[in-house]
Amino acid sequence: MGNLYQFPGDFGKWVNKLQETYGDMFELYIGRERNIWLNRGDIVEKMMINSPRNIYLLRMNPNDGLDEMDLTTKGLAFNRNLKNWKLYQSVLNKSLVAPEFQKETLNLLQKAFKEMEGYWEKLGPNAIIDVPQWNLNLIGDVIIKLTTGRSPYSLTTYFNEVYKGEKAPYPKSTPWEETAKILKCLETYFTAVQYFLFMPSIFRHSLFYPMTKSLLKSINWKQEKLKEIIKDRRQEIAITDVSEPLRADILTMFITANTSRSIIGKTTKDDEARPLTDGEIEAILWETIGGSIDVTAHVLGYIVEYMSRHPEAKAKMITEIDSVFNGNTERAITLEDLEKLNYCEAIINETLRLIPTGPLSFRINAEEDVIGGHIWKEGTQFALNYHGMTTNKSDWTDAKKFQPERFLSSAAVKKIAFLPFGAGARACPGKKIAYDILKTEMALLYRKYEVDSIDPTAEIKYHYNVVNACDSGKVYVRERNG
Ligand code: HEM
Repeated sequence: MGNLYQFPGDFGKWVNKLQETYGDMFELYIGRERNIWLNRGDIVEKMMINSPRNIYLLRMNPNDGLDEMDLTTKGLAFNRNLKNWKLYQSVLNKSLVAPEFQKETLNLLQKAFKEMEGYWEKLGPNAIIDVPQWNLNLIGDVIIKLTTGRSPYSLTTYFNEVYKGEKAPYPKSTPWEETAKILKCLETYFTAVQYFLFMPSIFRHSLFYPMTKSLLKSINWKQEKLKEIIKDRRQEIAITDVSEPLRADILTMFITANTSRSIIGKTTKDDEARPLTDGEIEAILWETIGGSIDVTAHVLGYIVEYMSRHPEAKAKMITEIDSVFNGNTERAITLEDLEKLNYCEAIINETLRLIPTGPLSFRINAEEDVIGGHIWKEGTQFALNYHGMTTNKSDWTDAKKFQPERFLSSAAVKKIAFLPFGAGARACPGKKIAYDILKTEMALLYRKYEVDSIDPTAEIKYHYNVVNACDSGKVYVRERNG
């Protein structure tokens, strides 16, 4: 078990405390694994290049727990087969930046937001709206629809949980319970990744065997369900006439990638571009689901809190939004509108700087190398504390203060010190779509509503659970002209 028993509750906050004591580079054992923690941007610069010369493409050393979860030969995050990883990464990257996909995302997002507004209306103007929880369900609905073509009706379920009056109906003709269960597997999956990564095999197969068995059961169930969905969609595509355009969702793009029906063209050089098998699609589909929902949804919780604490920034944001929509609170938001929301983007950046929702990542070196002035042998495990970097006093003036203006001048931001999405070869493929989602949500919310924190003087609370999850974000939402 190594030193696992010594860990205090919140891993993210703990490493930030260690940074205050031990500086920008320190050594820490996690279980039996030695990790070199890096907490300043310039130290990690050579890991962030987008080049075949990058010797830091892998995140982890061989790990029997990840093998047991079947993650080291599949998907993106922990795959050790770099040739396959490159193919999957190119399919995902191309899918997420396809204009058809971005439009489809905006369309689904706005539909889901409308549904949520209907529920808020029923709750009434004095209801406390828990923004992170509503947004987890909203983005959950959108991402699951984009990745499976089905809806888990999470917003409906959440409304029915919080509303004491007449319950909202579910569609009779569409089975949704299994889709909802797939989304629920995400929580178990996050627990499973940490458990299998750090818990030694001997304990996983003795003392904790019931837990091991139950986690694997949930993972296997969701794998089989996703494979059924992929198979069904393959059949639908096969019987759709070639002259008919296909739905631009992630599932369809993955299935048709590198085939004659591809929506995204060839993803890599001819000899490497090949269609993906159902098993391969299942793995990257699941990572797209797991990598997108929580990390994006919680950001809005922080934004509503920061806006309630910084009236000047809030006024500037509303002026910008009003200048784009001219008081029209209903018209559809387009990708062109989003390009005009520069101050909103600065707010998102400053929020992600102060509380990055993806605060940590890992890398190993494929050969001996020098990092932070020390020589490290091949296979050294490095832990990247992005949160430590985005708040490091040596790179940020008034590092703890909320000042979106710093992002309006490129001179005020040292690029390598701002890595909430990582950078280079292993950067987050969802960065563009994450900004699109968040800007759209800010516009939908603030062009129509007055949004006020229930306690704008309290400390903004969060806890680490792979993402920095927002425990604040409870607000009153009232129509601006109401
Ligand atoms: C505000 C929202 C988001 C934040 C802060 C964020 C942050 C991150 C970070 C820090 C990483 C690890 C980078 C590294 O190791 O250096 C990552 C990886 C990843 N992200 Fe995001 N992300 C966000 C949204 C999304 C979205 C919307 C998607 C998909 C639609 C997505 C999909 C992924 C995937 C698949 C990976 C793994 C890539 C790989 O292993 O090569 N993320 N993200």
